[in-house]
Amino acid sequence: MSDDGETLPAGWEKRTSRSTGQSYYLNQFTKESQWDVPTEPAKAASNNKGGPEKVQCSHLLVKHAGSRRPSSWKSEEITRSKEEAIKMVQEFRDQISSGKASFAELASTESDCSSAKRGGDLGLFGRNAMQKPFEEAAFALKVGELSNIVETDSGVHIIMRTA
Ligand SMILES: O=C(CCc1ccccc1)N[C@H](Cc1nc2ccccc2[nH]1)C(=O)O
Repeated sequence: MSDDGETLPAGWEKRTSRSTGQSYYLNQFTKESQWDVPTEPAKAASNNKGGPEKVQCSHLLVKHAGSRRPSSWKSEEITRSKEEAIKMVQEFRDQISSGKASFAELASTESDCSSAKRGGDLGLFGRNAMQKPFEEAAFALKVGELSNIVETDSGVHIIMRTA
């Protein structure tokens, strides 16, 4: 049981981000943190079967009316359809692939995530930190590679692995 009555699975600790005030959750074994409320007991150090422990990625997110939080720094109420969001992200992806615009430039003006302020940079993260579809896509990328369109509960993303 943590201070505010929320019962967490064994091995997790609830923390508050000093920079954003957002709650996050710390695995007491691996010291890895994640935004999402854990639903399973914390795993001990993962026996890494190949692939990186952590990756650094930037992303461009376009939210839609069905997004988990249909609001962002760009728009107080986001009402576009998922189909419209997919069309927009595909156009942004084409502009980046053709060299017409840089990832950071487009993410900074077009992304519905607060990471837009950092050109879409999410920093370094390990497994179990992000929603699964995002994690799987991010860990499958080579450094410098641009993902296809990825859908999560937050909306529609493209991801660039930077480290
Ligand atoms: O959760 C956040 C903050 C993410 C972040 C991490 C590290 C540095 C800066 C931002 N923003 C959400 C939108 C969102 N949903 C996501 C799902 C996966 C990855 C990044 C995401 N961003 C929102 O704004 O609704």
